[in-house]
Amino acid sequence: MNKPDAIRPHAILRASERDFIFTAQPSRVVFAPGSLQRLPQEVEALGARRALVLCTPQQVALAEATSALLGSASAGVFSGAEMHVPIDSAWRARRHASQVGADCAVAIGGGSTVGLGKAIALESGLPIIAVPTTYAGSEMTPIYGITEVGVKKTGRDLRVLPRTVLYDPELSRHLPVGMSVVSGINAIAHAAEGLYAQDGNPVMSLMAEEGIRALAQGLRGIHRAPADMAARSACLYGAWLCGSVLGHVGMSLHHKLCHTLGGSFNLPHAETHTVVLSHALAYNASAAPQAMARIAAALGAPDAATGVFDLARELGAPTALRDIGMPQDGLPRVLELALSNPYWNPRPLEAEALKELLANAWAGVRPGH
Ligand SMILES: NC(=O)C1=CN([C@@H]2O[C@H](COP(=O)(O)OP(=O)(O)OC[C@H]3O[C@@H](n4cnc5c(N)ncnc54)[C@H](OP(=O)(O)O)[C@@H]3O)[C@@H](O)[C@H]2O)C=CC1
Ligand SMILES: O=C(O)/C=C\C(=O)CC(=O)O
Repeated sequence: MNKPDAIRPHAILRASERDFIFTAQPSRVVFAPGSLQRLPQEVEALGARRALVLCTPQQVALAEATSALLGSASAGVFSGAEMHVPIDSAWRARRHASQVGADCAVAIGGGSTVGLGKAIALESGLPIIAVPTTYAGSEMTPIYGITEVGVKKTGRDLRVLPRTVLYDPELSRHLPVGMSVVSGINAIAHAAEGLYAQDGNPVMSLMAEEGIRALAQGLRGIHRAPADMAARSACLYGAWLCGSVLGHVGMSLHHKLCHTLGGSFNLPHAETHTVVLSHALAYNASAAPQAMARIAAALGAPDAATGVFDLARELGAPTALRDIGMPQDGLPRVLELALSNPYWNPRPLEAEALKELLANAWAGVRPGH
């Protein structure tokens, strides 16, 4: 008689997943089309009385509408969010929040705006409500990034973790397809590195695989039909899962390279992730075969590294650093920075191999070719 398949954790779990400590982070998620309308109740639930609405200069209309929704609980709009959170933008925002007596901030926009909210919270402890309009996933992490004198520094601090996240797929309806694709691949990168993280665990791995699957399918749907709200919901769901993974477990070489490229060469964040990810996965493939198998399965591809490269190409995203503003003569500096203060990585960092990785990413070579 056939026995049902036994559960064999030692066969399916990699070493770090058989022996782990997991501390779940507190965050409240409201996920629904139209969930922005719940903002006044969510501000009240935090015990806040005056919420400052944060945005980029281009999203003022949405921020003003959000402020109007809050009525007397609004402390107005601060529209100085910028990519990579330059330190002076953080200073200005902190000063403004204090001047208007805000006891809460609502960050409505992409990862840049959420990042500004985090920079305020880092100093003041102000509770943040995040309303993401891209798929970057920052809203689920206690990670902040601030750029000062050409170097992006990141850190973890629970004070910056948004207390409440309103996921409203309607808000990303008009996010351009190109931006949707690259921010979705940014989120896929969180999950991919989570699958080989030193401090990974089985629950995060499940979320990572599901997140990659949801994003790969959702992004293909948006590419076919930008207003497909089921596809947009799938991407936001994937962003939630992948962001949660990044929030709970460590990042490795891929994120380090992207932070270096973004902070020191001001490259666009999500596009940089999109170009670098396939090369970072190729570099780590031999050291993390189980993770690669799970990434490939979630992408519906035979191989993780080429699967990511092909997904980007299929969806019309950039695949070469030279096409997104990276000067070739800056590559040695990237290598130097990446080696000087590295994140843990499953494969030891080898200067020659990393040089080749960067050269391939710069030229847009398909991994393995
Ligand atoms: N700490 C963390 O855990 C994480 C942090 N990040 C950080 O987030 C930033 C990247 O986030 P990302 O979201 O990609 O970048 P942005 O927030 O810069 O947004 C990217 C682009 O999308 C546009 N956009 C955003 N929302 C909409 C919308 N609803 N409709 C139309 N256009 C829209 C923005 O326009 P506009 O400029 O007009 O607003 C911008 O041009 C980086 O600084 C990165 O470091 C990313 C992931 C995780
Ligand atoms: O730069 C930050 O805010 C910190 C982390 C990230 O950006 C994660 C990422 O590289 O997407």
